[in-house]
Amino acid sequence: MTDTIFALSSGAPPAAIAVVRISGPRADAALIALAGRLPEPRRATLAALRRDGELLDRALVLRFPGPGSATGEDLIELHLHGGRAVVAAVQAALGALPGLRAAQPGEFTRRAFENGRIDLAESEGLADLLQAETESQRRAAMALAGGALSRQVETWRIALLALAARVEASLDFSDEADVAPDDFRAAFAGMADRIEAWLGRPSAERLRDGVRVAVAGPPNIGKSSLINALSKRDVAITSAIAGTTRDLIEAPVAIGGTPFVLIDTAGLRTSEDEIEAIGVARARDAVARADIVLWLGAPAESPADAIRIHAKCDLSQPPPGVDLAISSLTGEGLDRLADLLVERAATLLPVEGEVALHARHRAALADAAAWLREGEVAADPLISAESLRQALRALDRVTGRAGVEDMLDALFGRFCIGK
Ligand SMILES: Nc1nc2c(c(=O)[nH]1)N(C=O)[C@@H](CNc1ccc(C(=O)N[C@@H](CCC(=O)O)C(=O)O)cc1)CN2
Ligand SMILES: Nc1nc2c(ncn2[C@@H]2O[C@H](COP(=O)(O)OP(=O)(O)OP(=O)(O)O)[C@@H](O)[C@H]2O)c(=O)[nH]1
Ligand SMILES: [Mg+2]
Repeated sequence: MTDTIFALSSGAPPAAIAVVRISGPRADAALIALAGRLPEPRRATLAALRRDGELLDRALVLRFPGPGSATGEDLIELHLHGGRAVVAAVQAALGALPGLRAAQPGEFTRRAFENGRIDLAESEGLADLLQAETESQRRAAMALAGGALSRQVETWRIALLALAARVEASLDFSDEADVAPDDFRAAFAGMADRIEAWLGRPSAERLRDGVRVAVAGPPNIGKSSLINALSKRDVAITSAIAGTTRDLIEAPVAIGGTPFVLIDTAGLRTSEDEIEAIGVARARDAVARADIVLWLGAPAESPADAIRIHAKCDLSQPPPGVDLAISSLTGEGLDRLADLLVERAATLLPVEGEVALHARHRAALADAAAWLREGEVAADPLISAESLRQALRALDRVTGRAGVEDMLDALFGRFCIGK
C-alpha cells in the first residue's frame, strides 16, 4: 500500500495556527486514532485530538476524501494551535501510527502530479507561486499554475495528432509519394512557426531574478548615490573621491511590483591603477549584458538604447539630449525614473495573465519546433512521420504527460517496416 504521509504545511512555528496535512490511504484512520471520529467531508469541525487519552490540542479538522482533494488521495487537515510543542506532539502521534511517515519536500505536490490532479508545468507554476515576491511574479506563476501553458501545449498536441493522421493516411494510400506533399510541408512550417513564436516570450528566469539595470558613466557623477536612492538602502559606498566604486555591486529591488537588479559599476575612465582598470572592464561588461542601461555621462557618449540621465540636477542644468534630470540628494526626478524603468521592464516581462517560460519549457519547445522543421524538409513521408512523433514527445516533456507512449506506439505502430 502507498505510504500515508504527513507534514506541517504552514510556516515555521510559533504561529497563530499550524496546518498539518495527512495524505494517503490511512489518512482517515489517522484522524479516527486522534479524534475518535470522522467529520463530514469538506466541513470544518472542532475536534479534541488525543494520544493515549492525553489531550494534545483542540483543533479544527477538515476531511477531503479522494480523488476530489488537492493530492487526489484521502486528505486530512489538522488546523492546530501553532505552538512548537503542539505541532511536535501531534507530529509525534502521527509518526507512531502504522503506515504513516513524514513527507519528503514537495511530496504532496508530487502525489497531485502522479494522480493527474496537476501536470508538470502546473507543478512548476505552483513552485513559482510559493517563491513569488512581487506582483508580476505572482501573476505569471498563477498563469502557469492555472494551466495556461498546459492548455496551449494541448492545442498544439491535438493539431500535431491530426497532422500525423493525415501523414499516415497518405502513406496508406499512395505508394508513389516519395515527396511530402506541399500542403504537409506548409502544415509542418505553420506549426513550427507557432511554437517558435512562443520562444520569444519573456523568460521566467528574468522574472524570478529581476530585470538587470546597469548604472554607468564617468567617475564621481553620482551612480552609487542613485543606486542607494532607488533601492532606499545604503548599498554602495559614495564619496567625493573619483574612483570610489571598483567592483560591481548588485542590489535586488522591487519597483512598482516589478523585480529589478540594480548594478552599480566603476566610473568609466582610463586608469593606471591596475585594480581600477579591472573594475572598468567589468563595468563595460555589465553594460553590455544589462537589460536596461542608465547612462549618467554625456548624452553623446551614451550606449545605444540607454536611458540618458543628468544627475545632480540640484547643482546644474541638464544639457540637451538627456531623457531625464534627477537628483539623488533632493529626490527630484526619481519617481519619473522609477516609472520609466517599470515601463521599459514591461516589454521584457510577461503581461498580466501571460506565462513566462522556464528554461526547461523553452528547451522542449525549441526541440519540438526543430523536429517540425525536419519534417518540413523531409523528402520521405516516413521521416516526416517520425519527426512528428519526436515533436510530440518534446511537447509532452513540457506537461510531463504520462501514458502517451502507448497511444503513440499504437498510432505509429501501424506503419510497415521500410515504408
Ligand atoms: N487549508 C488549505 N488551504 C489551501 C490549500 C490546502 O491544501 N489547504 N491549498 C493547497 O495547495 C491551496 C488550495 N488548493 C486546493 C486545490 C484543490 C482542492 C480540492 O479539494 N479540490 C476538489 C474540490 C474542488 C471544489 O470544491 O471546487 C476538486 O478539484 O475536485 C482543495 C484545495 C491553497 N490553500
Ligand atoms: N549635490 C548633489 N551631490 C550628489 C548627488 N549625487 C551624488 N552626489 C555627490 O557626488 C559625489 C559622488 O557620488 P557617487 O555616488 O559616489 O558617484 P559615483 O558615480 O558612484 O562615483 P565613482 O564610484 O567614483 O565612479 C558624492 O560626494 C555624492 O555625495 C546629487 O544628486 N546632488
Ligand atoms: Mg560609485
